[in-house]
Amino acid sequence: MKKLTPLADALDHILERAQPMDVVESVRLQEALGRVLAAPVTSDIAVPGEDNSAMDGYALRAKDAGQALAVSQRIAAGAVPEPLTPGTAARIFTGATVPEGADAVAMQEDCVLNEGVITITADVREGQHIRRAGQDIQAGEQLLAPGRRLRPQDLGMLASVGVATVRVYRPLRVAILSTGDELLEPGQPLSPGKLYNSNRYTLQGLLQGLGMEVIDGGIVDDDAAGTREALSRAAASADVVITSGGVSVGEEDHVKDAVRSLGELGLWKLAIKPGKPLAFGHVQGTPFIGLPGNPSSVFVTFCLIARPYLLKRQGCAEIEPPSVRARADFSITRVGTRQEYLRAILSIDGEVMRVSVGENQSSGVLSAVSRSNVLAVIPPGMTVSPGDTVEVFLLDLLSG
Ligand SMILES: Nc1nc2c(c(=O)[nH]1)N[C@H]1C(S)=C(S)[C@@H](COP(=O)(O)OP(=O)(O)OC[C@H]3O[C@@H](n4cnc5c(N)ncnc54)[C@H](O)[C@@H]3O)O[C@H]1N2
Ligand code: MOO
Repeated sequence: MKKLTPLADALDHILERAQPMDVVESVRLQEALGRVLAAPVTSDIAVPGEDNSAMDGYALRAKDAGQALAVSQRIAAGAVPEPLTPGTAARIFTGATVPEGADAVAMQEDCVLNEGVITITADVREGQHIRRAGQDIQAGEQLLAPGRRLRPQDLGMLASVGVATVRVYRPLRVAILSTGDELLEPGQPLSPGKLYNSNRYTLQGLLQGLGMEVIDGGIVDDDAAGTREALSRAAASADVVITSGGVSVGEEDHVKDAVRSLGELGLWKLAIKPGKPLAFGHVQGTPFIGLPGNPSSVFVTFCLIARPYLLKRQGCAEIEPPSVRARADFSITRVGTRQEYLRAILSIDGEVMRVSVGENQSSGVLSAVSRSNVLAVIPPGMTVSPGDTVEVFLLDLLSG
């Protein structure tokens, strides 16, 4: 038997060929969620712009706190205060600018107001309850680097410094094709020997979760000319073509021949389970990834191989799947020769992260993928006993 290729070797080969995208556009913050920054963002301003109050209360000089203080002005958020008259306090609200001359804020629960004069019932420290100018962001500070996939909290931060548009890469266009004569679309009546096309929906969701544009080529006709035509059409409109099915050793499929005739095809047998067969090449110059047909294999090979490749093409700085270590609630006694990616469930038990696995880990069992929230990584040659620590890839982070 031909030696299996370690995942890392295949990934090196594929990632070396992943040229980051160079088409950049400006979008408004409202449309920027999930997009990848193409240029650094630097703040022109400090946030907060001025010292402001963290509490509703009274602004004063801390050393005056022991005496009765007349309330000399009222400062609401958004107002520009007068300098504090020495020996007085200013009524102030959360977020309002601290007047010049004040160096502390006493919260109103610690103050007694009587006919326009306050007495303070608690100790007052210099600087207390004041949010300093620039404590969040300094003027001139670089906030985000290129390659950052923008999250909701990033958008909020950019808005806080007054940025209205950002330079981002155009979303990668990824064509997906499902191969197999046995496939029907949901909504069609089922007939003997047929099954519903699930890979199309898994792949579409994974790609949309990465903020990429999906060009859905549907089910490919199972004949040589139809397959060539579908691949050629997909390659003309997309940055990457991904197929599912037809990369194993059977003759019933036309994808491999069609890719060979239109471009170049490399085939691997990877030392991973599921997801042993994998194809990578190009169709008329457009990169091509052929994932195996089994639904769990599609999911796993997308997360492990297609995802980092696509993220690199998209210009992302972080392409590795996020992982943590957790305590196994299962055992593996049979030593495998391929690195296994078990569809598993991570839970938190007090301070311990535990990972359990469903019994049926067959690569055709998609319900186990749906139930899972992590992939537990079991290296070749490893046995696992309950209580052992294993690495898990966090799926919900992977696909979002
Ligand atoms: N003699 C050998 N046979 C197989 C080997 C091998 O090394 N030698 N490898 C096995 C492994 S591992 C895998 S994985 C599969 C991969 O096969 P293909 O990529 O050629 O995929 P298909 O044969 O087209 O389909 C496999 C399986 O998946 C179902 N399928 C395909 N597409 C879809 C879809 N869009 N939605 C739902 N299900 C789909 C298909 O009906 C098959 O059951 O090969 C093994 N065989
Ligand atoms: O690689 Mo296959 O995906 O083990 O079933």
